[in-house]
Amino acid sequence: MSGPCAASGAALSAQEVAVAAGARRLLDGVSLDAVPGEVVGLVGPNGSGKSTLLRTVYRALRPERGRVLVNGREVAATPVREVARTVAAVVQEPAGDLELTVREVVAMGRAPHQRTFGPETAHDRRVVADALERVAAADLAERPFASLSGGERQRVLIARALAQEPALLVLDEPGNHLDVRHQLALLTLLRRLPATSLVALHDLNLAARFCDRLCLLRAGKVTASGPPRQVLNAALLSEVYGARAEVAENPATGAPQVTFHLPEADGEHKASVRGRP
Ligand SMILES: Nc1ncnc2c1ncn2[C@@H]1O[C@H](COP(=O)(O)OP(=O)(O)OP(=O)(O)O)[C@@H](O)[C@H]1O
Repeated sequence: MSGPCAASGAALSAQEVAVAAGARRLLDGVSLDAVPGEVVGLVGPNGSGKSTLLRTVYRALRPERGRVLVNGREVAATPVREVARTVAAVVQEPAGDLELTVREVVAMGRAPHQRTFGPETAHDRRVVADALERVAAADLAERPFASLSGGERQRVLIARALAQEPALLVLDEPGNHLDVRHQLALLTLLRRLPATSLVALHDLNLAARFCDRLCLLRAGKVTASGPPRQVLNAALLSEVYGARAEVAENPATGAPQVTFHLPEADGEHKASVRGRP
């Protein structure tokens, strides 16, 4: 295998997943499928359950009911190390001030494939170098991770996930801290990788442009799923987000383009809230 990511993507199937915290239901009967190589966007308002669902997929959380299958195997019943050979996650939890160089942080992504305390192979080194190249961070390789800016750190954490050579990439708001060019480069990269991607995104216009399908969550339930054109329905979005939505076609990309307006600010042009380009 050359370069990051397994040669083919994984099939993902979340079936009737339920998660609760005390008396509170965080996820309630959530089902979602991705075929190998697809980029599936998870969208929905704050607190709708996106991160919670992602956590069940990368095995940080065991569903109380239902199950998550990756290539037909139940994630919760698979040893962590085996899951890590197939699923890589880029999440919101702070990476901490690791006293490592960027290269060392990315090399941590190789761990699931290595024997404990086994030496780094030429293949490991190639994969790490390639992962850094793919996120335009090769020039940062020898820098202390702790000295990086927010966006540089985020790119390095994405490189660490790529170095895992995953068949399924799970990303929670990966565009956080990234400037426009790096956001576009990342989503373009996800589309080109053979890996399947499940990505939580707040920016509906980026989701519309780069995802094959979207799953819209609301209060822990799937409200709509399907191609972006189908899910990004003005009446539905207005109801789910509590802001008046207009959906048009982006003349440059042909993708649906959503513009939101706060009801209380209607008529005040300056206060209209535009979806980012
Ligand atoms: N351990 C917990 N105990 C209680 N409530 C929790 C716990 N973990 C998450 N929640 C709640 O579950 C809900 C869903 O959280 P989650 O982080 O999955 O939402 P999200 O859609 O990713 O939100 P955001 O867009 O704000 O990142 C939130 O209301 C959150 O406060």
